Amino acid sequence: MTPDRSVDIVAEADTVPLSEYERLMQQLGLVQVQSLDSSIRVDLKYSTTDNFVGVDVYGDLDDAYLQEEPARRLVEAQRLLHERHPDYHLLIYDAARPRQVQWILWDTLQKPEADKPKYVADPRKGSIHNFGAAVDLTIVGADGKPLDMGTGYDHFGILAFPYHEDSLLKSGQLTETQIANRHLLREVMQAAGFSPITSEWWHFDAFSRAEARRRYPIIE
Ligand SMILES: C[C@@H](N)C(=O)N[C@H](C)C(=O)O
Ligand SMILES: [Zn+2]
Repeated sequence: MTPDRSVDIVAEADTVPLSEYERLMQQLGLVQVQSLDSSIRVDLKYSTTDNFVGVDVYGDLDDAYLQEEPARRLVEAQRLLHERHPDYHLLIYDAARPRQVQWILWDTLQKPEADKPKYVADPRKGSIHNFGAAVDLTIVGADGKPLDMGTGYDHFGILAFPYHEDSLLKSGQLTETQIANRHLLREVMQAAGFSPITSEWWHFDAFSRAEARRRYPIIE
């Protein structure tokens, strides 16, 4: 009798161990975003060495987790994006983030102490990422590449500030296309219930920090 290989494949898939962070997130009730919408792409930059720390700080965590309400809002943002551009996809760079990773980001960031919270939330207060209610993301176009947003992810400087886009356009430091791409991202995210921040084009909050803390446990 020919052995049924599909049974082996299922058994192997079932035995892939969850990472410690993943187990923690599932215990706290967070959901894997791609289980709600597999058209949303994920490339967790902190699970690679291609990040400002230069180290993979997530280990085996490769999936994006969020609390359920923020995850559902993200699915809505992807739906709105798809309505306007059927070939475009949201691409998540980071989602729920344990506070111990927040400390690594905070300690690595080379900025004066007073400026640090513009770029990395103070781990003593907790980032909204630490409650599973913030997401860092961009858009990939029909060619499968991220749209040009004028800077890369975690560019910690004025060029990444949504707040300064008008003057950056006037001075020629950002192009009309780059601004239009950022507007598209903000429009679909805001229409789905997220709020942008003034210093990072890629970061969006589903709730204020106070509301996130009221609703959810911090992921240590
Ligand atoms: C570090 C960066 N990707 C980010 O998410 N910054 C915000 C402000 C945060 O840490 O909450
Ligand atoms: Zn962020």
